[in-house]
Amino acid sequence: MSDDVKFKICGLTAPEHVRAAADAGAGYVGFVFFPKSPRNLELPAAAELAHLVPAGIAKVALVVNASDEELDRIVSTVPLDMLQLHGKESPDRVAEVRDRFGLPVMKAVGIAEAEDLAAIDLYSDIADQLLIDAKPPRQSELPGGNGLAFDWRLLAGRKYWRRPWMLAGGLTPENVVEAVRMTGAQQVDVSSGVERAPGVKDTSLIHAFATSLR
Ligand SMILES: O=C(O)c1ccccc1NCC(=O)[C@H](O)[C@H](O)COP(=O)(O)O
Repeated sequence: MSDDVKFKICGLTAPEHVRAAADAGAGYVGFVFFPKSPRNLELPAAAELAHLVPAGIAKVALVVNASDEELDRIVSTVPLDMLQLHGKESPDRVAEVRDRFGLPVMKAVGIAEAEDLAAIDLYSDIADQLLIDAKPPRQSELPGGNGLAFDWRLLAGRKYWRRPWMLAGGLTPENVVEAVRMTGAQQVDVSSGVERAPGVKDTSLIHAFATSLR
């Protein structure tokens, strides 16, 4: 496996797992601001975790259909490098957030079948990055972080979007190599696959994920 594949550990909630992500060579770490999530962080805890992240690793705040007021509170409290919009934000809203908050924006797009790929094009000239994730199951309260993969064959031969993109959804230390091989992803994102329980990361799984990518 090429050592060029960058990875993001999303949904960190504890200092030891922030350190583990950094030690393992993560290019990004993600903090979730979504009260229904088992990974949700209050602002003071998020700020403490963010201060532990070494320079050179991008700190990403994940939000879902957040208002300007919510975003104001987050960006004024937590040192950040990127916003991840993981809800139903329109292309216009993505552009607005990007302009207003002065941070690069990664827009998540959920994929279940071939026709969902068209949504990626809507954001390709607007978002700084794209996160291509599994579409959540209808009954899930979480728009992401469900530990479900989509059919990676849908991305075969389709890796030339105009923005850098990251593959997400149900990745694990066991399947990430195959996922990268099938999709050509140069960046991957994982949350559930490096947890021992919902919202509780596991240091050895974080290292195993990184080792698989080497
Ligand atoms: O993680 C959450 O709880 C969450 C809540 C609301 C929106 C998105 C959320 N997570 C997104 C991610 O962690 C990842 O970007 C991606 O969906 C992969 O998650 P997983 O399948 O668990 O690896």
